[in-house]
Amino acid sequence: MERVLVSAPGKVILFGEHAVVHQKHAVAASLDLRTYLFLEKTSDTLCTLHLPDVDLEQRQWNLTDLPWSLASTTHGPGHPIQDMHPELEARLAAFLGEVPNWAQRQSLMAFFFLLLTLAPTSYHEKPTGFILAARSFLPVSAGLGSSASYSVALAAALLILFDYIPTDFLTSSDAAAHLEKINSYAYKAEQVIHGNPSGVDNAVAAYGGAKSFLKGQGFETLQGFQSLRLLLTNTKVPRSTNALVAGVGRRKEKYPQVINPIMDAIDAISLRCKEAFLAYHETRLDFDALLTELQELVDINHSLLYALGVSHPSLEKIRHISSNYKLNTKLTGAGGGGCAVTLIPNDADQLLIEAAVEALEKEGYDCYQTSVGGVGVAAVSLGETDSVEWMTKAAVSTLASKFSF
Ligand SMILES: Nc1ncnc2c1ncn2[C@@H]1O[C@H](COP(=O)(O)OP(=O)(O)OP(=O)(O)O)[C@@H](O)[C@H]1O
Ligand SMILES: C[C@@](O)(CCO)CC(=O)[O-]
Repeated sequence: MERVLVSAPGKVILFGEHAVVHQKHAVAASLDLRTYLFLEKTSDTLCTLHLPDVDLEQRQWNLTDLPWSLASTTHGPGHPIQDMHPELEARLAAFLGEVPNWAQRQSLMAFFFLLLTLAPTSYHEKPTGFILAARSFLPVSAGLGSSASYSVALAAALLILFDYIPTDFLTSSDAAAHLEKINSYAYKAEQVIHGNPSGVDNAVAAYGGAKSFLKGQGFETLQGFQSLRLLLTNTKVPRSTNALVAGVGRRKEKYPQVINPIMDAIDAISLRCKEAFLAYHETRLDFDALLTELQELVDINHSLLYALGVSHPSLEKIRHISSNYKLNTKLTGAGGGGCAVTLIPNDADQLLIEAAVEALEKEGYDCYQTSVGGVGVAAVSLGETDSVEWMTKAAVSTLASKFSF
C-alpha cells in the first residue's frame, strides 16, 4: 500500500438514541453522505495532517517525538486494545502542542491514540512518515455520526497501513473478520471523541445497511428499511454528544424510577419497529400500515427524548413546521440541536414536500432528502497520477468516483 482512499458512511438513528447507551435497542441505517480519508506513505519521519472539516488545513508533527514509551505493548488485532489513560492523554496533549478548538483536539487525540495503539514495535523504533487527509460530506457534530464515520475510516486506513488487513478487505475471504477489526478499533477512537458511546454509530459506519442494535450484543440486519424516504433537517445549532449523553446519565441517576421506564418505553419502540419491518418483509403488513406505525412511533419516541432533556427549541420548531404538512419528525442522534429526521410517505405529494422544505429553509435550516442503507466502509488503492486536492469538496467528489457505489 502506497496511497489508499478509504470511505465510510454516516448514519441516521430512526429509534433508540440515548436509550441505546443504557443497554436498550436502537434502529439505525447508513446514509449516502460519507467521509473520505486519504493516506499516502512518505520516506521521511513526518506526519502531515489535513483535517479541513475541523479547521486544520495542514499541520506536521515529527513521528519520532510521539510518546512511544506509552504505546501499546501488545499490537494489532487479536490483542486487547489499550484504553486512553490520563498519562497518555497528557503526553499526547504535550505532543500536539497548541490546538485551537475542542473539535480539532478530539480528532487529533483519536488519530494519534489509534496510531500508538496499532503501530508495531519495529515502527516505534523507526517510524516512517505519511500524509493523511480527511474530508466529510456530513455536517460535523449534527447527529449524523460524523465522528463514527471519521473513526471507522481512520481505523481502516491504519489497519491497512500496518498490513493487518488488505486494501481490498471487503472482497477478501476474511471480510467479516476484517470488518470486525475495523469496528473494534473505531469504537476505541469513538470513546476518545465521545466519552461513552454505545457503538451503534461505528457499527453502522463499518457495516452499512439498516440495523437493530443492542450494546454488547451487536446488531441484526433489518430488511426493507431501504424503501423509506427520509428528510433530514440540520438546525445548525452546535452541541456536544459527549455532554448530552452525560446529561441523560445524570438524569437517570437522580430519578431512576422516572427515567428507567422511559428507557424501557424507547426499547419497546425499537423492538416494535423491528417487528413491523419483519412483518412487512414477510408480507404480513403492507407498506402503508408499516409507515403508519413508524409515523406514530416517531412521535412517541420524540416525546420521550424530550422528557430525557435532549430536545431544543429549534427541533420543536421543525416538528411544528413539518406537522403543518402532515409529516412526522423526531430528533436524531444526540439532539440538543443537530438534526431532525422526517418520514416521507412514498405517495406524498412532491409539491407538499417541496413546500415543507421551503418553509424549513426559510427558517435557516439545511435540508437533505437522502437515501439510507448503502454500503459501509470501503477502500481502494490510488495510482501515482490520481491527484489529491483536499480543500474542495468538488475535488474529493471526483476522487470518490474511484468507488463503485
Ligand atoms: N471530517 C472530520 N474530520 C475530522 N474530525 C472529525 C470529522 N468529523 C467528525 N470529526 C470529529 O468528531 C467530532 C464530532 O462528534 P460528535 O459525536 O459530537 O458529532 P456527530 O458524530 O456528528 O453526532 P452524533 O454522535 O450525534 O451522531 C468532531 O468534533 C471531531 O472531533
Ligand atoms: C446519543 C447516542 O445514542 C447516539 C449518537 O449518535 C450516543 C451513542 O449511542 O453513543
